[in-house]
Amino acid sequence: MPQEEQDAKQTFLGFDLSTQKLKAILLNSELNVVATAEVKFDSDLPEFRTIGGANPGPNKFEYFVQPVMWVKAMDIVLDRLVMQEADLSTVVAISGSAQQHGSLYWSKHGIAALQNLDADKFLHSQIDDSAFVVNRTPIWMDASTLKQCFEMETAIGGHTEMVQKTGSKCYARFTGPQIRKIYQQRTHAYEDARRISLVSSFLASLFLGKVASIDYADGSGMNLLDIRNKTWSKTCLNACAPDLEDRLGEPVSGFSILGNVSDYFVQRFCFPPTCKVVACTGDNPSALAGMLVDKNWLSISLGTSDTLMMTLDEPPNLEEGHVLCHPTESHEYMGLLCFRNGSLVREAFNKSEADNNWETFNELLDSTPRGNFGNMALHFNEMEIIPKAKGTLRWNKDMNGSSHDAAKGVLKFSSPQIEIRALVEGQMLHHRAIAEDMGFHFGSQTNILVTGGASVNKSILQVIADVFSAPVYTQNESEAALLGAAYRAAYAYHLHHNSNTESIKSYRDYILGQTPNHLKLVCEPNKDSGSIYTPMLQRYRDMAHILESQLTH
Ligand SMILES: Nc1ncnc2c1ncn2[C@@H]1O[C@H](COP(=O)(O)OP(=O)(O)O)[C@@H](O)[C@H]1O
Ligand SMILES: O=C(CO)[C@@H](O)[C@H](O)COP(=O)(O)O
Repeated sequence: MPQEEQDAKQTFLGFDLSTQKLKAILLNSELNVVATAEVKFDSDLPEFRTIGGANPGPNKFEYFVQPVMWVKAMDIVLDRLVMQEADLSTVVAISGSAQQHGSLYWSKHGIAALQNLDADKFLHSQIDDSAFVVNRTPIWMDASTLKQCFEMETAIGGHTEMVQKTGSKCYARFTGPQIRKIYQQRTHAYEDARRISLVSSFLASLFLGKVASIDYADGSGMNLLDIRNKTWSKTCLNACAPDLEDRLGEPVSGFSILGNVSDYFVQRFCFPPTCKVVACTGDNPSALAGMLVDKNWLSISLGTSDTLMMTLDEPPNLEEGHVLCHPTESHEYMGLLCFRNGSLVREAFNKSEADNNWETFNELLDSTPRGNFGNMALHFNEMEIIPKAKGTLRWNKDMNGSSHDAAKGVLKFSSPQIEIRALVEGQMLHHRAIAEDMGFHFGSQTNILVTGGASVNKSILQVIADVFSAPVYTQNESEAALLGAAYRAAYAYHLHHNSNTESIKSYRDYILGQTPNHLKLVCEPNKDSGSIYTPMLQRYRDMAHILESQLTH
């Protein structure tokens, strides 16, 4: 077959192993969607009893997932692709995206099982509980490692040093403090762990048939990687746990081709033996890669967590928030703010105020004026990340920071529509205030691109446009992290197959060359939005300060 015909048949496979689901997308050589399939953990794998994809742990602030659930989800999602008659024999490159910070601890048996998979059996019958020495994998929702955060920062000279080295002070969900907790509380398990993966490198390992390397961008979420040198910081490793570097392996670029897909996938799913496995990365870096926007854009992902992302020329030393190695531009960085109380809180209000119907939710939201007659609310149902605060506070129009009843607030607003607008405006004011406090500037040039499950909701997007006073766009595919995985597979393949450097384009030029009209303007700010929401920012700050001060450890 002529080369051009062969190239035209090439496809690229991307995965997104996020908090609530595993999703797959198959793109053709023009980067158009050929097939998608997904597995929702709560409903498709009820035997693991997850809520929103996670299990609450036995101790305060603990959250985990049983890694076998993710393995089983991979069996199902691949079968669902095959059931759609997706031709996996055309796949020339695979990559993935995954929830950040979670850590998996491979046993000697698990590594051997990876290397000797039997194509007649399901993955989950071979990569089972015995493959991991820790069967309750801590995930990003876990906030139980404040002690380990303090110990690591102290050991390397304080949190300023940690920020300068790793792009972030120690956060409870970050992988370094989580590994330290396993080392301290389950020392034998740590000693038996031959390798440690992030969720993203675990995803790559399944296809590679051996433990895959961690990429620079997701590795930036560990408090272990020196983000300027793109190597593990020896002082941070030593502050975390002994003999850690061998367990992590060398970090790699996000476009690294880790090897060919293992024989298991050739035999069981007809992947070509030359199908390349490209380094996987965190869902937020992958989302940034999937959104293809430049420095004038603020990217927002409305998933289980709400995250704000932007491209940065230099790594600022952020007091709060995170700087990661950029997923596609080797000399740039990525700013990231993560808000824990995102979609699950909106879901809870959809159930309690709108009969679990998003159309009803939107009618109620749209029926109240911007500013909500002065009613505001913060709902930190779970421990929020920035600020570190938990609880609910509702203020009516007469309340402010100096009111005698400021800390108590009101118990409930008078109607579902007031409740829903107070929730959404409060969330977006929180996002804007923290972003501005972290030095993220929004000017007349700022555009906002929103992705994630809730990005299909135009009423919520309108609140974002008004609170940020900026036009809001979306993409045709609402899941940029998933797209970013397939795009990165395609570009890594382009790099690999174009040794002639003259023909190599930049990542954005290569992808945009094939997907030119990927942005859609959804809503613009109302003219009075600045005059309404800028004064509300101070009321938000006063409310957040009250919840923060009420926190009892
Ligand atoms: N129409 C909608 N309006 C608001 N939120 C929505 C809507 N549809 C789905 N969602 C939210 O999207 C969330 C899932 O987003 P997703 O990005 O898939 O999560 P994750 O990537 O964290 O697994 C769900 O928790 C759900 O509440
Ligand atoms: O902790 C973070 C980022 O630092 C979260 O964003 C996780 O990466 C989970 O992502 P979603 O499942 O919410 O997309």
